[in-house]
Formats: sequence, C-alpha cells, structure tokens
Amino acid sequence: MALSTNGSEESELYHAQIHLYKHVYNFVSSMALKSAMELGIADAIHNHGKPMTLTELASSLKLHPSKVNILYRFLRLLTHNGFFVKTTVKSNEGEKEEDIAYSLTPSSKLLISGKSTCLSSLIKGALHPSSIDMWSSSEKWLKEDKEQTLFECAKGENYWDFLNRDSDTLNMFQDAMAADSRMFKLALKENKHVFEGLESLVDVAGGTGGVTKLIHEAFPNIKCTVFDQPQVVGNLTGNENLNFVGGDMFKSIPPADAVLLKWVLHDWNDELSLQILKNSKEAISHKGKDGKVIIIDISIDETSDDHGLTELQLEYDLVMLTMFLGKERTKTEWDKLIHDAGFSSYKIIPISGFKSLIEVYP
Ligand SMILES: C[S@@+](CC[C@H](N)C(=O)[O-])C[C@H]1O[C@@H](n2cnc3c(N)ncnc32)[C@H](O)[C@@H]1O
Ligand SMILES: O=C1c2ccc(O)cc2O[C@@H](O)[C@@H]1c1ccc(O)cc1
Repeated sequence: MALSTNGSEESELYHAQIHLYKHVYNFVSSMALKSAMELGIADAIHNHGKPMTLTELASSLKLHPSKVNILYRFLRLLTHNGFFVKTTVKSNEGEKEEDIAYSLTPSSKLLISGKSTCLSSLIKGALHPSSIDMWSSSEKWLKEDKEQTLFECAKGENYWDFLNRDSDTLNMFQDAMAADSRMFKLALKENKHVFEGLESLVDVAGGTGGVTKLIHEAFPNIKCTVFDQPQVVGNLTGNENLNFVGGDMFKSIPPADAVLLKWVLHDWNDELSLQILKNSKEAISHKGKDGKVIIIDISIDETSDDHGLTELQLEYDLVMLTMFLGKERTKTEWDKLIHDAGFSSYKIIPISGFKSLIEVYP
C-alpha cells in the first residue's frame, strides 16, 4: 500500500481496525452487564441509599478481598458504558481526603430487583448459554439445505420444544417476557384511547399475562382473557374479569372485541403469521367493523437516523431468525401482511422507544 502524505489512508485503516475490534468485543460489554446483574451490584448501591465506594461495594457483595481490583475493572467498563456514575465522597467526616463512589444511572436502575421496571430476568434469559452457544454452528447452518433454525441445527430440537422440556427453562422465558411486559405501563397510560370502549379483549400468546394484568388494572370492566399454550396458563388463576385459557392460536382464538398480539408475530414467518392474523380476524368478526387487532412489535424504519435504535431492531431480527425463523418487519412488510390477512386499514403508533403499537381494523 502506498504511503499517503496527509496520513488519511493510515487514519482510515486505524478507524477500520477500531470499528472491527469494537464489534468483535461487544460481547464483553454484554457479559460484564450480565455479571453486574448476577452479582446484584445495582441492588447493593440502591440498598445503601447513597453512592458507594469500591470497598463498601466489594464487602456488601461478599467478594474475596483479592477481587476488589477486579471489581474496579468491571465497574470502569460499566461506568464507561453508562450503567454507573462516579462521584467523590469524603473518606471520613471532617477530613479532606476523598474517595471515589459509584451511583446508579437510569439504565442500572432497571436492574433493581422487586421493582416493576426490573429487567434482570430478560438479561438472564437472553444471555443464557442456550441462546449464545448456538452461534458456533452458524456456518454449518448457512451451508446446509434444511429449513430449520440455527438453534435447532446446533441443539437438535426447536426452541419451543426446548422451552417446554423443563419448567425452569419455561419459567425463565416467561419471567423475561413478563418483565418486558411490565414496561408497557407507561405506553398504556399514553395510549388509553386504544382500549377505551372495549368490552372484551383476548391477549393471544399472552404468556403469564404481564400486559393483560396492566390492562385489567387500568380498565377493570374489560373482560380480559389470556390465551396461551396449556402448559403456560394451565395453573394460573385470575378473577371475574381476568381469565386464563389454554389452546392453540393456529387452530382457533376465543372471540372478543379486540385481539392483542404482543411480541407474537415476530416469532413466526409470514405464512404462520398470516394464519394467526386470519384467526384473529375470525375472533373479532362478531363485532363487524368495530372489532380490532392490536399488535405490539417492532416496526423497522430503515431510514431512521437513530443508528443505535435501528441496530437494536436489526439485532432482534437476527435473534428471531436464528431462534424461531421469525422476523422483525419493516413498515412495508407490515402493510403487506395486514392486507394479505384481509384487514382494511391500520395505524402505527411508536411506543416505548423501539416497539410500535399497530391498531388493525377489519
Ligand atoms: C414471545 S412470547 C410472548 C408472550 C407475551 N405476549 C408477552 O409479550 O409477554 C410468545 C408466546 O407464544 C406462546 N405460544 C407459542 N405457540 C403458541 C400456540 N400455538 N398457541 C398459543 N400460544 C402459543 C408461547 O407459549 C409464549 O408465551
Ligand atoms: O428477548 C428475547 C425474546 C423476546 C421476544 C420474543 O418473542 C422472543 C425472545 O426470545 C429471545 O430472543 C430472547 C429471550 C430468550 C430466552 C429467554 O429466556 C428470554 C428472552
């Protein structure tokens, strides 16, 4: 390579190297976050009630004294990544000496256990070895002529069967979904009009009812049904207006004024999503033009200038592809799917940063 006089070629090369290395080592940031969650760093700082020094934190976490400096190195990366902030505190009352102390940021507050906004179970499930290990089979998967997920290629069974094999794995998944659903509270407050006037609603593939419980709280008069696989809802009990029903959404869906599909259609390819939407249309058919389907999922806007947000949406797309042969859809893909299912119109309302609420009308 010729040497340039202004160094721009070298500069481009070094930038390219940094860009590439950054993507190679992104997993370290994910794993450091997982370690912070497992150690309970956010809980320790939260319970302390004020910024916490490294020594206080190490002692509260019951780390071996030889690991204090290692904790510092984790905190340094996590602080750089926006999970903690460093402040200074007086070492001793009345003395001049100062110590570094750590406090929480809005992102690490999402790791405080017991709070309705705690997302620790999502980190636990999404970064579980079962979701990560499969990636070592990606070359084999891409070169073989078999219509199966990367997960199945790596593990020999599909993800739904894997989930249903033991209750710990199923609970881990359902806990993660319920945690994500609790975050819907704010979006519900801002979009009350979507649910006003409904007499009944069925939350299809609604898991353990995370979203429905919020809707039931805000609209106690709506007759809510959480519809999911019998092994998910079989042991759950509700009340007069909150009901759990087991069944198969590919066969039929209980009738209601509105069908809710949160984080469901992205698990399935277009053919199976079309089947779910057609069954949803049938479930609201008794309401004529007054029924509706409410979809909560990602709608990718490839023209968005929010690079980080689009990156997250495209990452989710690959997770859905590799685990379920599902997909995150662009606005154009939603338009086609909704019209192919026989609906006449729809409205996309962006909610919670990276997801959208799509109101679909017959
Ligand atoms: C990604 S989770 C979404 C759960 C919930 N909607 C939420 O957002 O928290 C997908 C759900 O689909 C359910 N599911 C899968 N196949 C189903 C079927 N054939 N009929 C009904 N539910 C099904 C799973 O049990 C799981 O709870
Ligand atoms: O975040 C996860 C997710 C979200 C929505 C969905 O429909 C499926 C999902 O599966 C994974 O992509 C990921 C997850 C995997 C396992 C687990 O226990 C929790 C989350």
